[in-house]
Amino acid sequence: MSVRVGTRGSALATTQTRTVAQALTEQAGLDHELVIIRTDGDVTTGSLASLGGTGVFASALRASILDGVVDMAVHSLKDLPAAQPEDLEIIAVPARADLRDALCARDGLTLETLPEGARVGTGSPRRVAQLKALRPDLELVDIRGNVQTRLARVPGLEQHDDNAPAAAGSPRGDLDAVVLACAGLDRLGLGHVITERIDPDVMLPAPGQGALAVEVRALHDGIVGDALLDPTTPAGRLREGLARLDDLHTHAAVTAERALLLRLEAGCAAPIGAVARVEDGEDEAGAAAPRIVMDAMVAALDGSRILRRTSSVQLDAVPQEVNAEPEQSAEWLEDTLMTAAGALGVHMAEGFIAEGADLLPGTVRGTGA
Ligand SMILES: NCc1[nH]cc(CCC(=O)O)c1CC(=O)O
Repeated sequence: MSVRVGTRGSALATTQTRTVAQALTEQAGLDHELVIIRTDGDVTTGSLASLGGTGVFASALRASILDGVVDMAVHSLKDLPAAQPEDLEIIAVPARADLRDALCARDGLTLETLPEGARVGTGSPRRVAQLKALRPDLELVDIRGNVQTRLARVPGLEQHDDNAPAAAGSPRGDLDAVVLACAGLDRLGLGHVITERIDPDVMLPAPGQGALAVEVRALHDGIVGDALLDPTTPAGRLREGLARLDDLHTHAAVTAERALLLRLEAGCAAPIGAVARVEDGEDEAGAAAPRIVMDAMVAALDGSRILRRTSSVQLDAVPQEVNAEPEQSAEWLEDTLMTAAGALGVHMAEGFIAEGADLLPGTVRGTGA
């Protein structure tokens, strides 16, 4: 059997998808082929903010899974809406790449050395709000297009790649810098254009940034003998193979980040940042047990107010009766981590709401832009 893997057609999407598909072939011995799906996000030329940001990139890919055109899809996790559709399941979140935002400036400039009034391109309300708070003097310019098109706006950073040319008609060399995600640039082999990997204490990345989501059709709840669970069916073998690509700590971290977004009723274009991580901790009895820590921020669109919170949740150590069975123990840890991650996201969102986050202009409740 050959697994049909759906992907958007951009250079970034096909690179990401190829990496996951190759890992599936190497680690689970399943052959694969890529199927390119055109999405509204690729066709529309309006600004990201004007699209409302709720899953424009993901919906066509998702429809192709449900229509049986492909068996699985690979998404940039930060482009997925926080609410998970019932008929689809994120079965694996591979280990995260560099989650930081990237300043790509002319002449090696950084956020500190960009001259007064410099022109900086970004289409993201989250980046705009944080840049305005940090450097009110900058002139922020709304930009769109693929990575090559954005880099071509900065003198000296145009790339000559025939597979992913900059869009014709888009301005060139008219900006001092653009802000992108480190992960995307690194995956494309363009890490050298980054002049500053921005510390998350200075600019908090988007929920899910730097992580990929591997999505398949969901199990039908409660139906005994579901063919998707049967490891002798192709779909069952695929699920088993994909589960091996999951990185539990990344999966738990992005679960916390998405839960925050969902509880704030915000889309992926809202001025909200969140980064969670799993650390080694100790439970109340002093036994080793993981802890989930999350930094989050909610901004007014104009950067006039930025709310920031940090919270953590400490897990209990694996109970003795579970610990005896390695397989049970792993399952217990996974369930406990995911549940705690979701609860942490909701808890932090409620803290923001109590602090008045939903009163910030244009921040939450689906305004997106
Ligand atoms: N919104 C577009 C998008 N979706 C994922 C990435 C980069 C890769 C990632 O964060 O995983 C990007 C580009 C960017 O923000 O610069």
